[in-house]
Amino acid sequence: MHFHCFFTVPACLAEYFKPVGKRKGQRGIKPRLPAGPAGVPLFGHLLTLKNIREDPDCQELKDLAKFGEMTTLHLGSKTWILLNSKRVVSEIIAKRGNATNTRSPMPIASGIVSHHRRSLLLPQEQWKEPRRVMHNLLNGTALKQYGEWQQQESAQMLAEYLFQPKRWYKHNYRYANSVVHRIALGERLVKSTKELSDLQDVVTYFVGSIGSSIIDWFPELARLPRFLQVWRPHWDQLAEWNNNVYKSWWYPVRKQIEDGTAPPSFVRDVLLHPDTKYSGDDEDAMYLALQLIEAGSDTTREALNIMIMASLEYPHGFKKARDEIDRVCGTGNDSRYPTLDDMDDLRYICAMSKEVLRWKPIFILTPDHTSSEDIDFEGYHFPAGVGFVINEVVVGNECENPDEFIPERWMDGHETDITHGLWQFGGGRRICIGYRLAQRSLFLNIARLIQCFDFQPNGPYNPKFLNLESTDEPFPVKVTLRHETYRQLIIDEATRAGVLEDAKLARDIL
Ligand code: HEM
Repeated sequence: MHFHCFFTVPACLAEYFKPVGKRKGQRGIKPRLPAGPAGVPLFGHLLTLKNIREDPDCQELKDLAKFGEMTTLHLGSKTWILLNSKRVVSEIIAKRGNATNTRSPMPIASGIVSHHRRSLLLPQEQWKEPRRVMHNLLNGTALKQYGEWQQQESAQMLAEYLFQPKRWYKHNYRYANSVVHRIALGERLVKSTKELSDLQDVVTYFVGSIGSSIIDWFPELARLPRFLQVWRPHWDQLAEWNNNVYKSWWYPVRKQIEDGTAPPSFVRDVLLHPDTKYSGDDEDAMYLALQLIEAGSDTTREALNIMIMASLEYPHGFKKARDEIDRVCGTGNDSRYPTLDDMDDLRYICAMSKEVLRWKPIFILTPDHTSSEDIDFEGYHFPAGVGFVINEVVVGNECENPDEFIPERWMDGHETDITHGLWQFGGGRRICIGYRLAQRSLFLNIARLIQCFDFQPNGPYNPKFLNLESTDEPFPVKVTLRHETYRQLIIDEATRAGVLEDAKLARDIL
């Protein structure tokens, strides 16, 4: 009897947790998947992906691409298909986007930690409504309004660089956070250090929760009776703290809207506006608004840091960019700031923004684009439930001399379209909702920083270690004013934008 159990229990477990890619699809057809490495029983390739974030060369992800344009990984009871070339990304994520836009269940990161309310991780049915509402962030009229705010915040950032050049990385963070804070909630950033660092911690813990719990790889375990879910108290506690931080940001905004004293914002004019007919409740609205701030601040800050690293490493590209700006915006006493209206004329700067994201991708893998129906593609049969994931490092390296920072590679007539040929914002129906805002922030700040400042190393550093997650100085940089004439330009622009005094305050954020 015991001998019998010894074999049947593991066999039953293996059958119960069989990865979705090994099961028959909706039409009863057996799966036919691309090749992949050998995995271990039950856990599959979970260990293969365990340490990928620690390796700055992302060697594991590069090795996985040796299986071809697609690589199959079984991860617990999930199956991922890594997409290793632009061609298959375009075929699967963009062209078949109707069938590949749901997400796999994540009882911890999406369920407990996010109260099933962060749209980023929601399955298709629950995601449609928040996405509909967020769509406004991509439309032309809204972008025009937001563009004015971006230009004002950028004028403050440049003045902060002037007054406190040693704190360059903090200015990047203040800019990124303030812009998206204002767009979402309406006010320029007036939060205390504590409030900001709490929100930063929320992002860190949320991002850290993605994929870190074994339950998210075996989501069936979340069906166990609650008293057997021994992992719950830990995550519940984190979720409650997250929820309280959110409320401390949300309640004052909601009150202002109720009182009729709120300034224009996404929350006032779209999310809670009666015309929008948003069907979510107050808690849904809070997660939607705060998620925007989370998603928009760190990413933009990190991209600006990468651009500074590129300027240390590739002075030639920096010089070329400055020549372009000088040609369009003049030099010295006759110069003016580049504005968003200059995008068409400052194509090298646009190309630089794309190269920043390709050269050192912020996301090495995108969230899974899970199929809601069986998919037949080039002889393969993918059953519904399989997740397609962009192998960003490998896809971004599909070019000559991929380790080099070469903005020229994007000078192809599509410079002003940041998603053309670049998959850092994901793609298909789930594409980053803030990509146009991000593009504009990168354009403005890259152009103005290059116009006004020089960047040199201020000590030894390793270009492979960007320390993106650090809120201290990530690598040593000496920022100097290009020429005294630019001091006046920066002060004049900050004065005109009404932010000179704020810039002098240089409040300590984080
Ligand atoms: C360099 C900057 C940025 C990068 C690289 C980036 C990248 C991404 C990626 C890869 C995704 C997932 C897409 C997918 O699944 O295919 C995403 C989603 C998202 N991003 Fe961004 N992002 C950036 C800036 C921003 C900004 C500025 C905002 C907000 C203003 C924002 C808001 C969001 C939101 C709300 C989602 C979830 C969208 C949904 O649920 O449909 N992002 N982003």
